[in-house]
Parts: sequence; structure tokens; C-alpha cells
Amino acid sequence: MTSATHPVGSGLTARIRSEERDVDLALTLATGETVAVLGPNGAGKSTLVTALAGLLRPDEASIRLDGTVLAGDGTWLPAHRRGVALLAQDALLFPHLDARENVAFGPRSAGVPRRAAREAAERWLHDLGVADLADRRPSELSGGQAQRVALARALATEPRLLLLDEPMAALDVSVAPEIRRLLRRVLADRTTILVTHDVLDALALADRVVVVEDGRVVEDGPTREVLTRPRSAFGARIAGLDLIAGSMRDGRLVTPDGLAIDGTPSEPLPDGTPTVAVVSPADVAVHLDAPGGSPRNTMSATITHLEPFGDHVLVRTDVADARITLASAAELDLSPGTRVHLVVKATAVALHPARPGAPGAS
Ligand SMILES: Nc1ncnc2c1ncn2[C@@H]1O[C@H](COP(=O)(O)OP(=O)(O)OP(=O)(O)O)[C@@H](O)[C@H]1O
Repeated sequence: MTSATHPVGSGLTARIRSEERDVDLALTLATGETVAVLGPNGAGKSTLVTALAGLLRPDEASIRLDGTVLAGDGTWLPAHRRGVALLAQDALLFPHLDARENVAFGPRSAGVPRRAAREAAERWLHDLGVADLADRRPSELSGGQAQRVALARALATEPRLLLLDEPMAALDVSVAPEIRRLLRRVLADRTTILVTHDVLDALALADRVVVVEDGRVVEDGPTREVLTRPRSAFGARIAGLDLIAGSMRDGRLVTPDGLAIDGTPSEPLPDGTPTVAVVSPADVAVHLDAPGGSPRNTMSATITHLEPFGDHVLVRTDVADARITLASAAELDLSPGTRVHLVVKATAVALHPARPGAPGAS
């Protein structure tokens, strides 16, 4: 039900500048693209989304969405005329309306007759798996249920741009995977900006990652590239992870090169699911000879380079990176070109579904 309503156009071009907040951000999105915006507290992420939504008017804004000027050249379209929907951390449903009325509110405000708006609301509630909660008020919903209703309300307005500001942050950790899975389906062909602190959200949902620091964009690139080879301080703090892409076969991740990796799935991953193995380089050991006999993953690799990392060394290879002590690096006499075996316990490997079509995910 999403694709028929998704207009074809040129996507989003935006520049937002606020002197008071010391924010100057420029961003472009192709139609249908999902971009994750990551950054530390106070970086300017909320300023960006509230300005795009039309809720905050910065000193300067130039925003064009699918060929329509939302802001700039003397124009400042009010929030309800932008075709932009914002879903925040808290569902912010109207407490006196039931779920159906909450979802119907958007189409009603856009002039859709009462009955058609109700029908649209029921379709969306059904699509998001909460049709049976249509008569409940927000106080009778769990956090996850309320967030599904809030998402239905956002989508029922048929937005051309969807803004998600930490949509899973207020949810119980046990509910987050389910909502992430739902979002993966819903966002597949939608132009979306997802503000998140969570690397997994970026991996599972985003085509591209933009890192914002001190009110400026400091990184912008494909998700896996930014997360594995961060160039900014914040990028390095949240990422610097080993990400190995493949798809599931017989309960293991198998890479396009045929490497099979055991790990702990974050959710049920049926055969064929595009998957990314996430490993911290600190959990990867380096051996010159293949160790035998233990239930561990062993990967043959060639060292590409070695980087000092405090009292450790980051051993970069063509497969994954390992962080080992200076003493062991010296003992192993490692250098670029050395063939090694990387060893990691299955319990230290998290297997997460990847966005279909993500680079490297087969
Ligand atoms: N209402 C406000 N009035 C003035 N300055 C503000 C206001 N809200 C935020 N700021 C300032 O604007 C800058 C950007 O803040 P913003 O809230 O956009 O960051 P953020 O990346 O969303 O942070 P967080 O992750 O904590 O939500 C910060 O310097 C912040 O102190």
C-alpha cells in the first residue's frame, strides 16, 4: 500500500542555518532513500528535523522537496502544508481520541471526508499490525503499540518525507527489534530521515549515514563505509566495528566468498535473510596458525596495515579488524601482507538483518 502513494520526484535538498544554535547543515536525499543522522547530544539533529517539519523557523532555511519549495526565496510553508510527517521518541498521541481517530486525524485535517479518513485509518492500523487496538485510547496502549499507532498516523497523511526522531529510544529493549523490523518494511521505498544513536538502526534501515557534530555535517556516506571506516571523532566512538555482510544459510551467515560465520541472531533470521555480522575488533584474536577444536569462528585473512591505538594495535585485514596488545603484535611479528587467522567466539558475533540491497549484503 506504500508504493502506489509514493510520488516520483527529485527528493530533498535542504540547508538550515541558525546563528543562535550555531547550526549550519546541508543535506540532500534522493527520492525513496533512507538516511540515518547520527551525532552527539546538542549536535543539531533536532534542529534539523524540526526545521524540516516546519515547527522551528531558523534564521535561514532553503528546503526543496520533490520540486516544491518548502522554505526559501521568501517562502515558509506551515507544517501542515509540507507533506512532511514527524514521528518523535514519544508517540504523542491525542489522549482523548482512540487509536482510529488518532490515525484519521491527519487525513481529516487534509480535508478527507470523515468516512474515507476512518477507512484509511483502519487500513493503516491493519498494515502496522494493530487493527485490534482501533478502539483503545493511548492510555490503554503499551509503548510499542502506541508507537505503531503513531507511525500509522504519520503514514496516513501520505507524507513525501518521513522524519523519525529516535523512534525506538523510549521503547523497552524487548520491543525495539519488532519495531525496527516493521520500520524496515515501511521505509523500504520512502524518503526518510532517521535520527538515531543506535548503530543497529542505521545498519538495518539506512542507505546512507550522515554524522553531525557541532552543528555541521562531518561525514556523509554509505552506511557500512561510515561505520567501518569512520573519519570523524563521533563516528569513531560509535563505530569502528567489524561489519561482515552476507546472507543466512542453515543458521549461519555466509559471505559472498563462502565464509561461514556463527553468531547470536538479534531476531529470527530465516535462510536467505540479508545479514550483517557485527563484531568489536577487541573481541578478535590474531593467530599465525589456525587453532583447532574449539567452537569459534576462524577466518583466514591478509593484513593490510597496522595502526597504533593507545597501548594496542589495530590490525586491519581484508576481512575484519582486530585490536590486540602491542606485546602480542610484537610477538607475532605482524606486518602488512602477513597471512593470519582471525578468531572470534560465536557469542561475540551479533547477527543483524541488513537492509535489503545494502552494499555487500547479498
Ligand atoms: N530551544 C532552544 N533554544 C536555543 N538553543 C537551543 C534550543 N534547543 C537546542 N538548542 C541548541 O542548539 C544546538 C543544537 O541542539 P539540538 O537539540 O538540535 O541537538 P541534537 O543533536 O538534537 O541533540 P540531542 O541528541 O541531545 O537531542 C545546541 O547547541 C543546543 O544547545
